Amino acid sequence: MLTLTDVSIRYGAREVVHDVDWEVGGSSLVTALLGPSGCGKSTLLRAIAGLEPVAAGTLAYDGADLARVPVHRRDFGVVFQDGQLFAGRSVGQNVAYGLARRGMGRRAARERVDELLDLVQLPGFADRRVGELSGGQAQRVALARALAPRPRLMLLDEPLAALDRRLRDDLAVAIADIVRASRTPTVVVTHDHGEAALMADVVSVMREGTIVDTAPPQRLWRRPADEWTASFLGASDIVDGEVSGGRLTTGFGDIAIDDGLSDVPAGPCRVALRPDSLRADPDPGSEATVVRAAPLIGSWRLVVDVAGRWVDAIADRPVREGDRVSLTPMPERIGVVRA
Ligand SMILES: Nc1ncnc2c1ncn2[C@@H]1O[C@H](COP(=O)(O)OP(=O)(O)OP(=O)(O)O)[C@@H](O)[C@H]1O
Repeated sequence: MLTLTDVSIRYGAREVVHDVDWEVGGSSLVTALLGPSGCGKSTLLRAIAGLEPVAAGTLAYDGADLARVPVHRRDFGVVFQDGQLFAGRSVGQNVAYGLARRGMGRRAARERVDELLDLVQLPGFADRRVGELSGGQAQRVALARALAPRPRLMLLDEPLAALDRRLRDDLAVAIADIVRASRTPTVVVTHDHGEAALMADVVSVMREGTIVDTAPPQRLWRRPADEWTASFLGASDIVDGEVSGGRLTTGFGDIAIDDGLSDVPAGPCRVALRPDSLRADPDPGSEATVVRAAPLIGSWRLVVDVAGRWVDAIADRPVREGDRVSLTPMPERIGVVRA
């Protein structure tokens, strides 16, 4: 397990990571480090890899201090955004790179390369040139290269950022499956909350150089640490609510307090709504009026005027602007801010 204690990192006089306490690789295998651009995620990952010095605090793996352990002796696999494959070498030579350095014989290395190419679903690619690969294939090769020497920890820095949207979602799931299959604890840096939820068992949210919350994705959404975190995780609206007698009441309907909200105390609270938290159904008797309606695939994304307040909602039947609708909150898509 990787343990960070009071870690601060500086560029010159400017501190960009402040007093971070963090544990990775305990009971959860894939941890996402999620935060907006410039908050210090890559800096922290680079420090863990040994590529950036820490100004204060300690980094330890299984209790052993890493301060004097150079990059190549940390036994961590690293994959960056653009893979950084060796362009002049074949796929097989790339994957074998760390094996020869560890003194593995040719035959054993060849077997390990084939095993890894199978794992990343590129069987038979060993003799291909790196330049012939698509972006997604190149990232799989980079992953195979990092995994080949059986690192004790994988560090992935925005491994999907250079790829197009559809490929990103597919590869996010594939990468998480691959590192889980190899049983390698993994940290994946991302600024995309959807990607974090797709890949990780546990998500740590970083803001301005500090980690503000760590929880499984669903828990993170249901009980965000604060309003900033709720918005960053995709809340489109944060409204007043009231908890009483096992129910949460909002201006848009009420829900029973379920397991995900069981720790919400009675009294006033702030409720985080996503664009799909409220379901709209045609209801001519309702006061709520559709202001905007945009078709999605199989559903309609709406803006609804409820007594002068506009909220997002989702409809699974065709709805037009001007229609009257009633709104129903979807319990598992409602969050309550912790502070
Ligand atoms: N080599 C460097 N020298 C000086 N400042 C740097 C250096 N690298 C990063 N920074 C600054 O440190 C802060 C954190 O940068 P970092 O790249 O760690 O953020 P990030 O959360 O990974 O952002 P992104 O998602 O955009 O990569 C930023 O303000 C950045 O400008």
